[in-house]
Amino acid sequence: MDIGIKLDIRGLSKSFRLDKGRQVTALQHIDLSIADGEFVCVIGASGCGKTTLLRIIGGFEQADAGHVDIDATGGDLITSTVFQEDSIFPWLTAEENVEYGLRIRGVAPAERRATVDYFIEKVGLGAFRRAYPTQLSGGMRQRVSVARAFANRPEVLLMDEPFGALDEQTRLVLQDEILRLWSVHRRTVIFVTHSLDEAIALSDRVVVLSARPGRIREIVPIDIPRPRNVAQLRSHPRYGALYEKLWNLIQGDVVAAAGAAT
Ligand SMILES: Nc1ncnc2c1ncn2[C@@H]1O[C@H](COP(=O)(O)OP(=O)(O)OP(=O)(O)O)[C@@H](O)[C@H]1O
Repeated sequence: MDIGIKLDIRGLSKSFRLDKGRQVTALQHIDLSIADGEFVCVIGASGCGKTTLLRIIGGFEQADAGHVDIDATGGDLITSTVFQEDSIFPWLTAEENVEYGLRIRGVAPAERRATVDYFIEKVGLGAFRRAYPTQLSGGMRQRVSVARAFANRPEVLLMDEPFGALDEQTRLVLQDEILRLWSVHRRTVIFVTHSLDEAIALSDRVVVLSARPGRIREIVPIDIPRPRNVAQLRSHPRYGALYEKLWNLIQGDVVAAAGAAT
């Protein structure tokens, strides 16, 4: 793997067998290199293979062909994943959820405590640290997930529409929070989203997948300087052109996917 590359995907393909001998090709020949500390969003029409790509990188699913190499030199875990909804344990408090991965890896109690305290505060949950997930709002639960993922210090942080189920205001706040956390605790992030706004706000580059079979249609660099303020981003002179470019790349597929679903 080249120096500075954290994740290298070569020739990745994946099909799923359906009933009656039919099969669906979810991903076809994906080549993608992601730099250490880079923030990459993946967009594409519904069903184009975004989640499948993340699941293969995370080791939840096996590819039919190709390989994923992760340069495992800087983190404590290979990958850590934040899902769209409720991936935290309901029987553990907010702080116990954040602590869980550290405990499993045998991190010493004092270091564990310091790390949990730090990340719980960073996501604004100091007053709710002993609350159970049912006592937290959806936004708070996702904050716990995000804190847990960063506390695990993964080589690659995988996020599958982590804010997709939240209202727009909460989403804006969490986008700002994740940018702040990432600027201090630089991890390599792959973030799946349906929101073009979100992709532009967060990414260094946006990977645009085509509809089934999912292939890389284009990789669009987001040339808006950091630090970024999510709420002010829409008035940036580059914003309109980037939004239009991304929309033009997926529009046909989105319309077709919506038609197929009705
Ligand atoms: N376990 C499975 N068995 C059969 N087919 C599957 C399975 N997982 C995914 N697929 C199919 O693979 C294709 C890609 O699915 P995937 O969930 O990766 O898409 P996606 O881009 O994440 O979709 P969405 O944006 O709607 O979440 C779809 O056609 C889906 O039906």
